[in-house]
Amino acid sequence: MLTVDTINLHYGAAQALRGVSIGAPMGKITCVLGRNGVGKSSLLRAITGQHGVSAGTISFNGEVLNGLAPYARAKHGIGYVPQGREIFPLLTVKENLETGFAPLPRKERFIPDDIFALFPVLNSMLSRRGGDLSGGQQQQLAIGRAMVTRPKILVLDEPTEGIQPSIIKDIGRAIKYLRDSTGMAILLVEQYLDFCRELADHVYIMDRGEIVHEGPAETLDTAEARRHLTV
Ligand SMILES: Nc1ncnc2c1ncn2[C@@H]1O[C@H](COP(=O)(O)OP(=O)(O)OP(=O)(O)O)[C@@H](O)[C@H]1O
Repeated sequence: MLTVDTINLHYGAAQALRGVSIGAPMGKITCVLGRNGVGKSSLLRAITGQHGVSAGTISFNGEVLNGLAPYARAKHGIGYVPQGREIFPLLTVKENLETGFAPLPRKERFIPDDIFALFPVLNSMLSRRGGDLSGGQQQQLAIGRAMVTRPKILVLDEPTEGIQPSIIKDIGRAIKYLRDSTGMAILLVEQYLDFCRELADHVYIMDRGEIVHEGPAETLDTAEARRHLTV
């Protein structure tokens, strides 16, 4: 289980996270909902080690991650699908997937078949350049690249952003398959309420750098969630 305990995060003098605590258990999908600019990406940057925290603790299966570099966290099993996908545009689809080999021992440096079972389009485009793919295909590639690292937790930053509805459905199915088949923990941050409600086991709502509400997805107060999601 990933445990984030009372973290603060600053950009210079500006405080982006205030006493944020969340848990993301193995075998469950945990969603943090919030509108633009409330600190969702900052929370994921803190978890993946891209930005340090000024207070609080982040631990995974009992091991404290604070102070570890992003590559060390990848070795601990944290897989990251960043906002905007961050595909290498001039590398092919295959080469993009192979960048996920970095934290793996030599004998595990292959692309697992279930990536292509989940996203057949990647298999048919292996020699295409990443930059030539559509937004939805790039999102699938970013999830595939994270899966290559054999994560124990997959952390996704707004996987539905700018993606057409049919591919959003495919991505939702893939996320559920990963939870059910591998028992990994999945943490996603989103603004898209319906996607989150359909997918998540547990939901947190974030507003202005703080967690303002949490509960099981089936008891999520939709009106309350919408109030925090509208500007
Ligand atoms: N590198 C940075 N330097 C200074 N301020 C930043 C930086 N990155 C984010 N912020 C500020 O921190 C706050 C939280 O931003 P963050 O990107 O975490 O929000 P978000 O909920 O992910 O929003 P979005 O969906 O727009 O990415 C915002 O006020 C933002 O302007």
